[in-house]
Amino acid sequence: MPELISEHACFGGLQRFYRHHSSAIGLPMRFSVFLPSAAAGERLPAMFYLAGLTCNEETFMTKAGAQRHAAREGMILVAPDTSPRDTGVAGELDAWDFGAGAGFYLDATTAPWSEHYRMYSYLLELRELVIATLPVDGERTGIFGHSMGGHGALVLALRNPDLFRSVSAFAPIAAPSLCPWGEKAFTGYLGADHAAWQRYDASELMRTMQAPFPDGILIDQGLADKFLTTQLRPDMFETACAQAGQRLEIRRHAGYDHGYYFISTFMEAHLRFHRENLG
Ligand SMILES: N[C@@H](CCC(=O)N[C@@H](CS)C(=O)NCC(=O)O)C(=O)O
Repeated sequence: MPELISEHACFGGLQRFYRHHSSAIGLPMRFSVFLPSAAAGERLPAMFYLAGLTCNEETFMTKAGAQRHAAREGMILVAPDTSPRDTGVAGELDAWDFGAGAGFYLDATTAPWSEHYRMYSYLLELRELVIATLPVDGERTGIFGHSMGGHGALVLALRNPDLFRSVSAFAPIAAPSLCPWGEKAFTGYLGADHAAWQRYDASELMRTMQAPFPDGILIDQGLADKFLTTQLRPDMFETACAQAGQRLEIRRHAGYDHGYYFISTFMEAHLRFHRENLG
């Protein structure tokens, strides 16, 4: 059972923070959950939200303004940390875009990162954990995220469309093999073999698939986002979706930057999209 660290009344429901031992990571991990009041009587759809570089399990719950909408839609929200913490790996805290706070939602294969940096497997473990211990309907789980977390959400969903049945992203790193953040992370965690990178690249994955999400995929992107052309490249994912026959809606918004003022503006639309898809 996860250990409840704190609980707060929020929009008629409960905002909780948990700690548990993860077998995938081999260390304690923290995650947050919003339970709407409707969770008192029935199993509800749940959305996993993956945050971006430098964030933790608290960022989404304090900055995205999602609880008000999740309370109305009757949806549970779950947000993990963005990496293992205090692993003892030398250099873990040296960079903001690699190591702690930058787990990239993959299973590292190169030493010394491979022992604990296993966020891909961790997400599958966390999904099982919340279905077993909270009123989550395991048939109705989806995933979304921002930037590095948008990359994670797209990859987790594309590789597990039977588990994550609805997917969206805010300003995702959409072609990580081809951008500086992704190249640094993939080289460090996966080594130089680009074949291993493809399994964690949403644009590469999509090219090999046949429209795994019939309800479509939703992406919101700010046009004043300073990372758009250097790091994010939603156009690459757009091309891959067109090749795969995958319906994709990218909404491009003039004036919006990369931060949580942008995310909170479009949060309601994403939760409505997922509620419709998950039923
Ligand atoms: N530290 C970086 C920016 C890192 C960044 O923008 N992180 C995004 C995710 S990729 C974020 O959500 N930061 C936390 C926040 O905005 O509250 C910089 O100086 O350019």
